[in-house]
Amino acid sequence: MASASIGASGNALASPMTNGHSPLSERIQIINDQKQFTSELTSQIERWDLRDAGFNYNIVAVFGSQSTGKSTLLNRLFGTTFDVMDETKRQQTTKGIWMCRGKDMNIMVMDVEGTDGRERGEDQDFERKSALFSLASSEVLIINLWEHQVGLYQGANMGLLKTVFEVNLGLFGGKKAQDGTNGRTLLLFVIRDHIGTTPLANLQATLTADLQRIWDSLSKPDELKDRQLTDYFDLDFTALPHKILATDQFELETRNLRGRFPMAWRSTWRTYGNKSKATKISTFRPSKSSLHNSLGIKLSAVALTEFNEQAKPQKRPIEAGKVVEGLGAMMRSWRTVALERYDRDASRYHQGVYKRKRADLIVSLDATLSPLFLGQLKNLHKACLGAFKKDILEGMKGEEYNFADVVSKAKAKCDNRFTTGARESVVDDSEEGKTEWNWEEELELLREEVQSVADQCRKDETKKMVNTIERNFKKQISEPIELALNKGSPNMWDEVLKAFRQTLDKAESTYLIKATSFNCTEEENTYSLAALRRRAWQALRSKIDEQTADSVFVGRLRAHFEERFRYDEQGVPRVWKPEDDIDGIPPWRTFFLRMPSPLFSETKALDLAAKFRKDADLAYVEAKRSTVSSVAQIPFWMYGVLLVLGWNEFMMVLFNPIYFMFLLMAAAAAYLIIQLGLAGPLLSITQTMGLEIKRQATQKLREHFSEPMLAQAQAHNARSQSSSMIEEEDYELRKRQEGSPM
Ligand SMILES: Nc1nc2c(ncn2[C@@H]2O[C@H](COP(=O)(O)OP(=O)(O)OP(=O)(O)O)[C@@H](O)[C@H]2O)c(=O)[nH]1
Repeated sequence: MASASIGASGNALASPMTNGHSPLSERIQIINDQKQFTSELTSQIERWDLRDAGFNYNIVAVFGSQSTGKSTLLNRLFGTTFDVMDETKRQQTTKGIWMCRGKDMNIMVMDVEGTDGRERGEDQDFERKSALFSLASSEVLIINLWEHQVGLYQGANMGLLKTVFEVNLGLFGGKKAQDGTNGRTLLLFVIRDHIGTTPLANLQATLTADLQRIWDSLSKPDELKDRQLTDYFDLDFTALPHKILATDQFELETRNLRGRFPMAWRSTWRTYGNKSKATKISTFRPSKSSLHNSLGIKLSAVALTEFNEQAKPQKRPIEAGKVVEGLGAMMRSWRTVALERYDRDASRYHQGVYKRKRADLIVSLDATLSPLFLGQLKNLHKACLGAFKKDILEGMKGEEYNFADVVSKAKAKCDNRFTTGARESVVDDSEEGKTEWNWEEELELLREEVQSVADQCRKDETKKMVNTIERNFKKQISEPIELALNKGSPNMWDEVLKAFRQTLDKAESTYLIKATSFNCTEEENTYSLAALRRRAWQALRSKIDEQTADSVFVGRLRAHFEERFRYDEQGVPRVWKPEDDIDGIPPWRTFFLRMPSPLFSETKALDLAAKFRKDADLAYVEAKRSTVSSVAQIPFWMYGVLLVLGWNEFMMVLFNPIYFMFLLMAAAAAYLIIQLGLAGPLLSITQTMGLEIKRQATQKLREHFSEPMLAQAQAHNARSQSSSMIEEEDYELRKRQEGSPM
C-alpha cells in the first residue's frame, strides 16, 4: 500500500483526504496509531451526506496481516479510496483506523491497521482496542488472509480472532443469552491468492475447526460456559484468485463478491443491522471511546452552541431589568430547535446514548434558560408593582373616587399582568426537564408587596380624609359658635355644645361612610375616630379662645353695651330724661357671669371689666350730662314776649310772598319729619350737637379767660363721681361671681 500520510510525527490525526475526488469519497483517519479519536468525524459524516441517513447505513471493518491486499480488496468491493501499498517498497501503509464511505452505498468502511506489523512489534494493546472498537461499531468483520496462511495460527490471524472472541464475550456475553441469535456479527473470511488446488470447502473446514478450537480454549465465565461460537458469530467464507497471476479472474471474482454484498446485507446483515449495533453499543465500555457516545456529545454540543448564540442577545436586557416581550415564546423556540436538531442528528444512534445525551442537553439548555426565566419574573414583578402604584395614583386623581374600587381594580390588573407574563415565560411545563419553572412563589411575593403598598396608601388616604373632615368641621362649627357667643343668651353654652355635637356627629358619619369604601379595619376606625374627636374638641376650644381673646371680648362687650345703652328696644337712640334710671339699664355684667371659669380667671375677668368700664363710664357721664342740659328749658312767658316784640316781623313774613313761601316750606318739612318719626332722632342729634358745640365753646372760653380753678373743680367732680360708680360696680360683680357656680 502507498503511504496514508499521517504527518511528519506519525502521531497526529491526519486531515480528511480527498485523493482529488469528491467529498463523498474522502477518507478520514478516525483513530491514529496513538489511539486518539478524531474530532472531525461528525463533519466528515455530513460531508459524506450520511447525516440524515438515520439507521439506514452499515459499518464494515477489515482485519488481517499487513500488506495482504486489504485496502485493494475494500477499494474493489466498496469503491473506496484507501491507499494501496507501493509494490516496490513493501512497507506498512495503514496506520490506526481509517474510514471511507462506500461508493453509491450507505456503508462506512473501516480499514484497520494490519496485525503483526513489524513496526508495532509486540504491542497487543492496539490490536485489542481496535478489535473492541470494530466489534462495537461494525456489523461485518472481514478477515483477510492468504490461502497459504490457512492452518497457520499466526498467519491466519487466529491470535487476533481469539482476541475478538474474548472481547465479544466481555461485551455481549450476557446479551446474547437474552436475545437469542439476533445480534450476531458476521465474520467474512476472504482467502486471497486462491490457487484452486485445495477446494474452498476444505479451507473453510480447516478455518472453522481452528475457530472452534480457539472458542473452546477461551476461559468463559460459568454462566456462559455452554455458549457456542455460532451464538455470537455467523461465519462466511470466500476465495479470490491471485491478483497478479490471474488478474482477470481476480477482477471477476471481486466483482461477484461486490455484487453479493447488497444481497448479503439485505438477507443476512440487515437482520441484525440496527438492532445488533444498538445492542452492542449499549454495552460498549468505556463510553469515552464509544463512537456513538462521542457523536452524541458532539451533536448536543453543536445544538447547544447554536442555542447559546440565540439566547445571548436577550441576556443583557434581562440583566438591565427589562421585561422582554415574548421571551417565553423565544425561549421555547430556541429550545425546540436545539432539541429537534439534536433529534434529527442523533436519534439514529443507540437509543440509550441518544436519550442520555438528550437529557444532558435538556439540562444544559435549561441551565441557560432558567436564569432568563427567573430574571424575567423579577423584572415582571418590579414592573407590575410600579404599574400598580401608578394605577393607584391615577385612580385617586380628583375628588370623586372610591378608594377600595381603585385598589381592587389595580390589584386585579397587577395580578393579571404578572400571571400572563409569567405563564408566557414558562419554557417547559412537561415533566421532561428537571428544571422547575415555578412562578407562583414570585406571585405571592408580589401580592404581599402590593398589599403593603395598598395598606400604606389607605393609611395616607385615611389621614387625608380625617384632615378634610376636620377642616370642614372647623368651617361648620365656626358660625354657630360666633352666633351663640354674640347673642350671649342664658343658654349660650347649651347652644354651643349642641352645635358642636351635631357637627361632630355629621363628621363621624362622613368618616364611617368613607372608611367602609377604604376597607379600613375596626382598629383603624377606632383610632381615626378618636383622633377626629380629639381634634374636634381642640377646634372648638381654639374657636372659643379666638372669640374670647381680650380685644374681641372687650369689643363684643362694647357692642353689647351700646346696643342696650344707646338704643332702646325699638332700636331708636335714647334721649335720657331726668326720670330715667341710667344706672339700671345696661346688663353688660351678665356677660362675665356667663363665661365659665376655665375661660376667664378671676384676675382676667377683673382686668377685662376694668378695660371695658373706662369706655362705659364715658357713656354714663355723657348721658347724665345730657340729662342736665335738657333740664334747662325756656320759660313760657318768654313766648308771649317774643310774640309782642316780633309782631311786626311776624306780619311781614305773612304778607311777604317770599318769606311766606319759606314759611310754608318749613311747615311742610316739619310735617314730614313728624310723619316719618324723625322728630325724636333729629332733636336728639341737634341736642347732642348743640351740647358738643356748647361744651367745646365753654372749654375754649375757659381756656381763653384762664379759669383754671373752676375747670379743675368741675373735672374733679366728674372723676369722683365716675370712680365711685366703678368701685360700687366692682364690689357688686365680685359678690356675684363668688356666689356664682361658674
Ligand atoms: N499477490 C497478491 N498481491 C496483491 C493482491 N491484492 C493486492 N496485492 C498487492 O499487495 C500489496 C499490498 O496491498 P495493500 O492493499 O496495500 O495491502 P494492505 O493489506 O492494505 O496493506 P497494509 O495496509 O499495509 O496492511 C500491493 O502491492 C498490492 O498490489 C492479491 O490478491 N494478491
